[in-house]
Amino acid sequence: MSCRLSVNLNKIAVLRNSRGGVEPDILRAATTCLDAGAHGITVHPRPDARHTRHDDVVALSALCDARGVEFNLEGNPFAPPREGYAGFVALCELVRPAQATLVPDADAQLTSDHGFDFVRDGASLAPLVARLRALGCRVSLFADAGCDVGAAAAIGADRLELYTGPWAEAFSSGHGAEALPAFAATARAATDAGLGINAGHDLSQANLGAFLAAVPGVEEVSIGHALIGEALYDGLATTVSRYLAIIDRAG
Ligand SMILES: CC(=O)[C@@H](O)[C@H](O)COP(=O)(O)O
Ligand SMILES: NCC(=O)COP(=O)(O)O
Repeated sequence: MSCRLSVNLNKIAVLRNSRGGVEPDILRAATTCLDAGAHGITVHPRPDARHTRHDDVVALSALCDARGVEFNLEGNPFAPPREGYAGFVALCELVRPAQATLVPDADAQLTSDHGFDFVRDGASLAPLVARLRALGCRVSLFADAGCDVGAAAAIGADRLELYTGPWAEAFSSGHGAEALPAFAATARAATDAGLGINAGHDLSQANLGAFLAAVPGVEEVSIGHALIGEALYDGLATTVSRYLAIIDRAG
C-alpha cells in the first residue's frame, strides 16, 4: 500500500496573518502542492483563528473538490463556537470534507500534543462520529501510540491518526528505535480491529522514512510545520516532491 501525502497549510496562514492581507496566498500554496503531486490538503483551524480561518476552509474545500482530491479538516469537536469560528462540526456540515480528523486540543493550546482517551471520551465521541459519517466524511481520531485500540474501534470511526510528536522527539534525540515498537504495535492492533491508519505531527524529511519503514499500513500522513519550513529553502513544489519520493521508497 502506498501512503498518501496531505499537506497542512496552517503555517502559510500564520505568515499571511502576521501582516494581514492575502500574501502568501493559501490557495496558490495549495495549488502548488497539488500540482507537485500531493494527494490532499489539510488544515486545522483553531478557535482563536490564529492561522487558517473560516474563509480559508471554504475556499480550500472548494479547490480540493474541484481538483478531485481529499480535503482533510482537523479540529476539536467539543470546542464551543465563538466569533470567527463556527465550531468543528458546523464547519464539517458546511464544507463536508472528505476526511474529518477529530483532535482533543484545548482552546489555547500551542499545538496538538496528545490523542484522545478513548475509554473516557468514547461515549461522547460516538454520536459525533456517526453524525460526521452521515455527512459522507471519513472520520479519523487522533490517537497516541499505546492507546486502547479496542475502545477506539468501538466508537465507529474509520481511521486513527497516530500522533507522531513523540516519535519526532525521540528521533531527534537519537532514541527513535526505542519509540517505534509502540507505534508499530498500535498500528497492527488498529488494522486488526478494522481501523485504517493515518499519522501526523512533526513528521519531516529526516524522520518520515524510518517511521514508514517500521509502522505497517500507514495510509496517509499529514505534514505541515516541517514541510513549510523546508520549503523556505527549497521551494514548495520541490519539497513536496521530496516527501513523495520518501513515501515511494518506503513502498
Ligand atoms: C493534529 C495535528 O497534529 C496537527 O494538525 C497540528 O495540530 C497542526 O496544528 P498547528 O499548525 O496549529 O500546530
Ligand atoms: N495532522 C498533523 C498535521 O496536519 C500536521 O502536523 P505538523 O506537521 O504541522 O506538525
